[in-house]
Amino acid sequence: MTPTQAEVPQRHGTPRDSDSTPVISVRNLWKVFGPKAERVPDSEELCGLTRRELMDRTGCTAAVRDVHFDVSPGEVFVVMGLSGSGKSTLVRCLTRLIEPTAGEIVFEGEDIRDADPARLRDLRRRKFSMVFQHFGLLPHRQVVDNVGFGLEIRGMSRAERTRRAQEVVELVGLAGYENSYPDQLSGGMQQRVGLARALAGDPDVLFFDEPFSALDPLIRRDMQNEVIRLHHEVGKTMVFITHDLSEALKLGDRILIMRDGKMVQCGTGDELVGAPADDYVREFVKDVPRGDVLTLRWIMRAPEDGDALDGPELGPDVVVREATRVVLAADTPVKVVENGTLLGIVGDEEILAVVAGREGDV
Ligand SMILES: Nc1ncnc2c1ncn2[C@@H]1O[C@H](COP(=O)(O)OP(=O)(O)OP(=O)(O)O)[C@@H](O)[C@H]1O
Repeated sequence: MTPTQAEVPQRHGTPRDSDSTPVISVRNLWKVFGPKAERVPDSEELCGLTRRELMDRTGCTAAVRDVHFDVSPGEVFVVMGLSGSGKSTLVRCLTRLIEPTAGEIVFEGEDIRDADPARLRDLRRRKFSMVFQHFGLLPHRQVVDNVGFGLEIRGMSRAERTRRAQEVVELVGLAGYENSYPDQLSGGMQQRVGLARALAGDPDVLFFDEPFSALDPLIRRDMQNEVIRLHHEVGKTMVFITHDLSEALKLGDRILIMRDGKMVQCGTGDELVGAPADDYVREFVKDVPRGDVLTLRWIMRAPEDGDALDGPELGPDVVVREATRVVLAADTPVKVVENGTLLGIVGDEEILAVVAGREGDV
């Protein structure tokens, strides 16, 4: 039996709707550290200097340079780059943990650069949550009280916050550990507490700053899966910093790649792998197993005279690896169809070219 479209998993699902109003909208964002930093974004000459030249001329470091992007509701937006590329500074600017030098950050329609200290406190308590690499747990508090800490600051009653803390403790798989102290837990479990604490206040956006870098690889993989599961369950908008491409590809609906404070490319994993913007991105993605990331959209071809068009149908966003069995089992090429329109076809040759890493030759 030939599988239908519904039987083949699509590229990992996202509640993101590209037509919806962004949750976060960033325009011309700059963060310059150093003396008289604000003159840098305004000066065409200074903007044109390399990082080294700018430092030599002005004593300033432009950690974030003219960055712009939108994050859609329910999207997992990953910021990726090598050490020093400006990821942490960028994400800290979004909540004004670091004051931006110039630009616009609109959160749910409000330019948060205009927020006064009281409004900022309110936003940080109710709308944003952060998960850091160093869990920042309070050592003398049990899990349930660590998780409920933010709710306590908000003035929630003990009974109510304990109930809510219990709920999220279960959500992150820590039931039974409510009364443990942080030092009784492994690193992975402590980070689960960090996750539960971030979720407890039901924020609109969760910010993750390299949360799993300190964990060993197996625990790290578990925690990545945990984030995917939680995202499916709670559907929160997430902004996630990492320097690890495989983590970015696994978690991100879209990935922003930064270099020296500038954005180099922003796109889905298959866009980065299928059409890297420059050699920097190409170098990042060169070892990615292409069949795991590229979708049929990237490898389909136009039908030619003589091609049979009675094969099975798949959507353009089906990942090559997931389509392989269907394509190789079919006697005629698979039709790539979207909303009833035939976009192209994919046969054994296109699939095998990806597997062999030479799809450009087809
Ligand atoms: N408070 C500061 N004062 C001066 N320069 C800073 C400050 N904070 C960051 N920088 C500089 O800004 C640049 C970007 O730093 P940032 O920490 O944002 O990068 P990153 O990509 O997050 O790196 P990492 O992965 O190592 O954390 C670096 O050159 C860093 O030295």
